[in-house]
Amino acid sequence: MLGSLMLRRTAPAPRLLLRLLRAPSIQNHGIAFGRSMITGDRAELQWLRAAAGGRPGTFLPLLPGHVAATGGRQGSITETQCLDASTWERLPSPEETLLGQDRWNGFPNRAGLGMWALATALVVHCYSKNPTNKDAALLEAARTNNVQEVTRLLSEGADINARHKLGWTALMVAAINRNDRVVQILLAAGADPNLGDDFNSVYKTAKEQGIHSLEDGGQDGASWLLTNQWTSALEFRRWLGVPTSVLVTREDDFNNRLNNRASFKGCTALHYAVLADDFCTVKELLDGGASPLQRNEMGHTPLDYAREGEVMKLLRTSEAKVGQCDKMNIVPGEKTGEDNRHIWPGEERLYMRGEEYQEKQRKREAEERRRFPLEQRLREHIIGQESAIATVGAAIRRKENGWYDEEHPLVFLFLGSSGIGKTELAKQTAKYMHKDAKKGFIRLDMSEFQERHEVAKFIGSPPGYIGHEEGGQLTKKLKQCPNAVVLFDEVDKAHPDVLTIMLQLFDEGRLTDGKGKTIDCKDAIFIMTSNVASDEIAQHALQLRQEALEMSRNRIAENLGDVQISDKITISKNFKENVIRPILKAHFRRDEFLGRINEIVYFLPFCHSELIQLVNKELNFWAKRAKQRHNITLLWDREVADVLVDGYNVHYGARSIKHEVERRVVNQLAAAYEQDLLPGGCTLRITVEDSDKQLLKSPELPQAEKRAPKLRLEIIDKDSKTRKLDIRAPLNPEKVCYTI
Ligand SMILES: Nc1ncnc2c1ncn2[C@@H]1O[C@H](COP(=O)(O)OP(=O)(O)OP(=O)(O)O)[C@@H](O)[C@H]1O
Repeated sequence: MLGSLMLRRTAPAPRLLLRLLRAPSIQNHGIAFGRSMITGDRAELQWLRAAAGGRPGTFLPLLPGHVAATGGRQGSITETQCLDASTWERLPSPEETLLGQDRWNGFPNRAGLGMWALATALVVHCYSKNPTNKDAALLEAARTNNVQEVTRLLSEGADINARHKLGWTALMVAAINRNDRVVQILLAAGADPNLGDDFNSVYKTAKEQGIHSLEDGGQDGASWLLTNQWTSALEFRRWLGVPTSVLVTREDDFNNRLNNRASFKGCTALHYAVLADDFCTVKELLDGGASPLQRNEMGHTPLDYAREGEVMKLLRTSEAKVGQCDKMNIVPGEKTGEDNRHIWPGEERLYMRGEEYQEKQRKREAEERRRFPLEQRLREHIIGQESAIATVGAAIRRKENGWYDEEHPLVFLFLGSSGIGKTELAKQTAKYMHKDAKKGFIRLDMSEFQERHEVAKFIGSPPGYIGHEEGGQLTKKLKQCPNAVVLFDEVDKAHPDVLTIMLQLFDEGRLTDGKGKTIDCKDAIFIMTSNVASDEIAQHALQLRQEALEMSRNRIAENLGDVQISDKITISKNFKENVIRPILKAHFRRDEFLGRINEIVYFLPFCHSELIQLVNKELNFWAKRAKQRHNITLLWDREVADVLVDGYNVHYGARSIKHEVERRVVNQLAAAYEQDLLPGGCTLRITVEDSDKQLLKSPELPQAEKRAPKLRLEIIDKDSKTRKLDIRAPLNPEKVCYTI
């Protein structure tokens, strides 16, 4: 069984070197090459790391007559790349490697030092991985056994159960790479040990995701480097490890000793720890609540993959205990009697009474919620909308702590204009509630259910009708996760018959599908969004803001002491009852439908300070892109944000800011790039045209008379001097826009 998932230990010699060159430490940190990598001598590895000091391209004498080059960050040479000593003997010495001498058949013996250096540089360049967010960084730190980084990222709120785009979690990657300390930290911080991998086989995953499996796209720029050591450009690119295929990504980001053809779907961290034959990690996982009975999609438990030895013994005992618990109808963890003698240190959990274990689990979760309250997490992603965040946060807290009506699901109606954060808030709530965010968030566009016959699409057709076998869009997904967060987008567009079904769902907390099967979903959270009454809400909010502003100004004029101008406003109960409710009633035509909504949540147009934050968020996004894609550092003056907020359109919300930044900044960047005005590694500054700065200082000018100040790009030279970029028309979009 094991053999079907793992590769043989001794790969053919050329392949071994390719593996070595594509080993994760190389991909992330440049080249680390020496006998210590081969023998796995930890002391030597540490010496190599320390001596390299994280400086790219440093050449170090490792052992007499050997050379190591290392680069990038420190601390990532893992045991997974360790090869046995006999293989080392067959490898060329690093000198031979560097000089391209013909000692080892399969190495680029005709390629000389220049070639090697070029390839090395390319590897380093291609693979200086720069995770784009905290979750990606966590996966990477878990893989490279970077304990400090894992701890830091968790404290900064990285999602502990976030998945790699191909399906695995940080716990799985730590387990397969035998990083037991990282496994311990992740479990203590609340990682779910029983999540299954979404990664299938290389080929099936490639098909599912619509990307290459093995092939990297054939002949291209690499072909000029071909010698007859590489039979094709593809081989050369794979040698370089260019991450374009599922195979390469799986090997680089997860582990390179697994069989590409086997399916891993449903494998848990425990399956992987067993595949790695790592007793410590297996034990950590069992202690941390991993189920030894959980099967992957092929129906195998971790024990099915165990080699003879300690790991197998441990799994057998755990399986037996859990099995015994099952027979006695008690939850795993219940102490079964006299066999305390056999407790491993730290394994008390297995012997705890069921309720006691659940109580501990509850306390752990409550502690986690106290440390990172929902509101705090939401604010990391959503700008403004304080009152909406507070309303949703309070309702979820009631539910989580048992202060709610258990017979009915929670139902929200989110009201407000477009692009203002309604969908984003629903998504983030689902992410908070569910470790598996994919299944835990169901989104249905209700404009697809405008006709009576479309009810069938919603819950499935009855027997004898077309589509009966397919089931309904809602019921199919709810069956998979009955306590999901369900978003009904633009609910006002749904046909009244669909609303009737929704009412039944909210009222009874269950739904019967076309096949007559009932799904109990009292624990689900339903969120409806609508733009109905959005103009009234926006007008009212703008008016309240204006009043608040005038009041503050008057108080300043009257010298009434320490007056703070606040953007915070609250929609009055009076407005909700007398303006909004009648509009909703006229639209939905049923009191009972509105009566089943627990909270109507109001999303307000952005105020000036929120718009500045939105602009900065957008510019930060592009600055990150510029750095990643083109190694360009992007800076901007404070006034730039003031100029860009003018692009805000209350009807399009945050989307209008996104478009304004694209139109006025990104277009210029792209044009300058196309005209070869941006040297690699340069620092660019966005600034307001000097002659237009005056316009910013005259806010009293009526909008119609106001001309939008121009934005321009400058390069900051090494001696801190700035040089204005002259982007030629018609490609300078600023010129195009404002001369017409
Ligand atoms: N308050 C906000 N803070 C940060 N980003 C936001 C905010 N509101 C909207 N955005 C961004 O704008 C885009 C659209 O937002 P979202 O989908 O939440 O809009 P919506 O209110 O649901 O509008 P619609 O009714 O048109 O779907 C998203 O990329 C989102 O991240």
